[in-house]
Amino acid sequence: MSSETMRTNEVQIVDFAPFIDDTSTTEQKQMVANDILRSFQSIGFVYLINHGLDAEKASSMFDWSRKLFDLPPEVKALAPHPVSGAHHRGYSAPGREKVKQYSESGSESDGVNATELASGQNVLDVVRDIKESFESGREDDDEMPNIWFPDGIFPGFKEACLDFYWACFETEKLILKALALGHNLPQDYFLPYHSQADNQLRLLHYPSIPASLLKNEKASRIPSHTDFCSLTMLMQDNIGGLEVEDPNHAGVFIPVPPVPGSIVVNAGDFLMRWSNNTIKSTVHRVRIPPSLVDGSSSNADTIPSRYSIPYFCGADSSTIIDCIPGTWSTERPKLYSPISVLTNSRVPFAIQAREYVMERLAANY
Ligand SMILES: O=C(O)CCC(=O)C(=O)O
Ligand SMILES: [Fe+2]
Repeated sequence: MSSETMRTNEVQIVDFAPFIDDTSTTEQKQMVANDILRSFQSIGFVYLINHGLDAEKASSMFDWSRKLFDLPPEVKALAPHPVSGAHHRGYSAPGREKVKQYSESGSESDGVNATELASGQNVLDVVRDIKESFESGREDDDEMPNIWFPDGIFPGFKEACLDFYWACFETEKLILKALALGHNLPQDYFLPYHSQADNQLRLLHYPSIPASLLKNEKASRIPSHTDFCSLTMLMQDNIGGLEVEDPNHAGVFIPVPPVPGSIVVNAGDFLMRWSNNTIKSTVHRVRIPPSLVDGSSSNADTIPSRYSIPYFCGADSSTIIDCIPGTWSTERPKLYSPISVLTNSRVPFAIQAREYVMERLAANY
């Protein structure tokens, strides 16, 4: 562990400044890159501070998110997420989306209404993850067009999302450079694989709900899952509740509490496969914030609402990836054959890809 790093529980905090500061030396960058890669290899998650993503832009995006989710349900419904789970754009009402892990299956519900949510009534019959979301991408994505509000409704929101989207892309590229250096590859190695910015900006709101729903573990804010993509950059408010599974102890979860000014970066299934399983795509979830489980606030009967903003970074759909140089050898043969982003074989992604391909096929008829 270098002098710039420290630990909160198990997820390391890495000072990313050398990648932002033009005057930093290659050695300084290399140390940071090594720390990030080591974290990805050990737990799949890392906090970055001094990451260069403009704090005001991030704070303004949280403001937009709060304003968005405060809109009346009938207004939010004017930018509806398509019924297809493969088209990740637009607004999903609380309970509209179910997160599934591995082969877990289930049909999508029509969501829960505000009265049910406030009372806790009927919610458990309907859904396990109680959150609402708004997803957007780049404007010129023909495969997955954005779904915005009609003109005149919630003005400025679209521009704010797109501005933040491209700001995040700049940070993504720096993280990809660090990932390359960590592998002792030229720092631009991963950039051509991520040239399209096939990414997803997701605004998440976990509404305030009765504590009993979360405490008895019948409901979750977001159940255990891995991310599908290369990398996820996550910004969270100060409520807490994000947890990652200890890769060495199945079923043991480690809190990833808010660290002011940080972003949490985690590796997804695609990067795990690309790295010949040397990098972990770790199971994570959002539960009741630890401070509300024990301690003075344990009697709280309502869990405060929580906002987070994950930015999912995907590889270009046109690229074929083979195991990263250095992650395989005669002693550690390749576990996977070359693959494209659309046919990644880890189960959750395969489900996605199949839906995606089916949808495209259907669109052709
Ligand atoms: O809200 C969070 O902190 C985590 C969200 C998450 O894991 C996801 O959207 O995939
Ligand atoms: Fe996630």
